[in-house]
Amino acid sequence: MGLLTVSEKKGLEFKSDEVTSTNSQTEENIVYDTKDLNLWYGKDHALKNINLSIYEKEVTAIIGPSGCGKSTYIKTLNRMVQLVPIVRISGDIRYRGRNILDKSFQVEDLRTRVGMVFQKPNPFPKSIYDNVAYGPRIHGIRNKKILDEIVERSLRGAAIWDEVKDRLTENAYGLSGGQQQRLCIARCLAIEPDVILMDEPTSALDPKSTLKVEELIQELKKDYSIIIVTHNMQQAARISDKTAFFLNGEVVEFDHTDTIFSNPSDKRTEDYITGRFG
Ligand SMILES: Nc1ncnc2c1ncn2[C@@H]1O[C@H](COP(=O)(O)OP(=O)(O)OP(=O)(O)O)[C@@H](O)[C@H]1O
Repeated sequence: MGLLTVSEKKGLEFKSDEVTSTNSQTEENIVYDTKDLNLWYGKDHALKNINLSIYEKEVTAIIGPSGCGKSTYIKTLNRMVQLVPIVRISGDIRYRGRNILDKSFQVEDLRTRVGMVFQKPNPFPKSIYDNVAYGPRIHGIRNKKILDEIVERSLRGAAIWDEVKDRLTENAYGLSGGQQQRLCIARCLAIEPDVILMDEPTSALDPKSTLKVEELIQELKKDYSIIIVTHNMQQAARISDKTAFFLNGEVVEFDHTDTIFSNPSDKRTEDYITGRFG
């Protein structure tokens, strides 16, 4: 048992062969399907009739002005938003065909399949090694050799291995902000997720670290589905395949990123991307 990898430990709920590796857009490779989603914080109607199909192994950017519901939407995808007591939700969010809003859906299943990276890097006050090994250990992996392999693979996957390989036992707080963010991405990769949610992952980083994380996202989409909230329209244009433009809690337009930025169909999208508001 001690020799199982994280994906084996996750059990039979989601078998990897359910996940196709092609990029063709069929129902089978929709990773998240949101149907008629509405969300209220008390009386504040924050998400209005959201319908979005997100495909695997793509980068999907969520853009829009402050307060339009971007973070709220991304936090519905791992049910984090339900930690807010006044939240009320209606509609469906299907992850790999199963409605995650259904009471019978175990949130733990979701958290092992969907990782999240936040605006501000949030490493644990532990060593670099222990940050990455944390998730696998929770899954019961104790074998040192396997943990070493996972830690190295995850840090390599997050393009930070060469910078930290000789200081794995040092506290993660000693890393720069950009390095901490890539460490947090490595911590996500260690649980072998299917999807990575990113809520403005570069907004606290300098331009050089931002570029590194953007390059990393391009690499990661070969293996993962990535949904990223960004304020930075150039960033959305550079790194995403699809873009959803949110305004006042609604999705105004959702299309291929090239189309959104070169030939949007809605005047409000055009006004936003040309800087007329927001
Ligand atoms: N915990 C909360 N309690 C009450 N209202 C909230 C809460 N979080 C968000 N809201 C409200 O929901 C709406 C959408 O907020 P959200 O943070 O999702 O927008 P956003 O597009 O991510 O904004 P920003 O770009 O500024 O981060 C706003 O009116 C906000 O005030």
